[in-house]
Amino acid sequence: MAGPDDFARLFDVSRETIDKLLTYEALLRQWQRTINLVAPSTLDQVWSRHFVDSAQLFRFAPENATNWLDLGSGAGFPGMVLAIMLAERPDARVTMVESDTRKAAFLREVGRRCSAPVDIRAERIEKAATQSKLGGVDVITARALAPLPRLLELAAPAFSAHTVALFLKGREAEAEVAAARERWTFDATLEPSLTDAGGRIVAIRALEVDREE
Ligand SMILES: C[S@@+](CC[C@H](N)C(=O)[O-])C[C@H]1O[C@@H](n2cnc3c(N)ncnc32)[C@H](O)[C@@H]1O
Repeated sequence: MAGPDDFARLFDVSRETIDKLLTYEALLRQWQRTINLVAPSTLDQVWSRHFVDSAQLFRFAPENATNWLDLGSGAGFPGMVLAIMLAERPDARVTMVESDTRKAAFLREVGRRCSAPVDIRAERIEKAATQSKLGGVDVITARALAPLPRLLELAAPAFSAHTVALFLKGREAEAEVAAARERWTFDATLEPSLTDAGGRIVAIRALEVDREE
């Protein structure tokens, strides 16, 4: 089971980053008593199931990516972990869209206590997208939000020619990619997950809509 030392070794992060993640873990445990932030069964594996799982996306993002967008952030996975890792980079920012106002309040508190470069939007992704507030980001991330065809629908307004979307997916990743190709054209790569034997990280680039539904 991974812990802070394994995390530091795997991702080569500073002591300060580990301290922030420890603060995040403590807040998660504290708020979980009143809000259902994560599945209770995952609470004794926060570092592997949530922190390492989120942080592994970092390897697939362009080095100079500054403008990040995390959709359906929940308790902050993967967006908040990535923001804490990005905190030492000048100009980096993670916009997190989460419609549940109590979860959004939790994210604001973690952002404040961990000095994470985050903008928390407590609204529906569809609304943020129609108001064109999400355009032109470098990296889009999401975990456990929707099957890939729906995920692409939600992410499409934020895509530009250089955007890469990094989605944490389970065993059905290949089938989801095939289903998404019925409507969308894109480049996709599938990488093995560090934390889930059957899981895949799906990276999507050059997204174009093929057919309206
Ligand atoms: C299953 S949870 C996953 C949370 C987190 N990404 C994780 O993996 O731990 C999905 C989250 O997306 C949020 N959500 C679902 N649909 C949304 C929408 N259309 N706009 C904004 N948030 C949404 C829900 O409130 C919920 O917190």
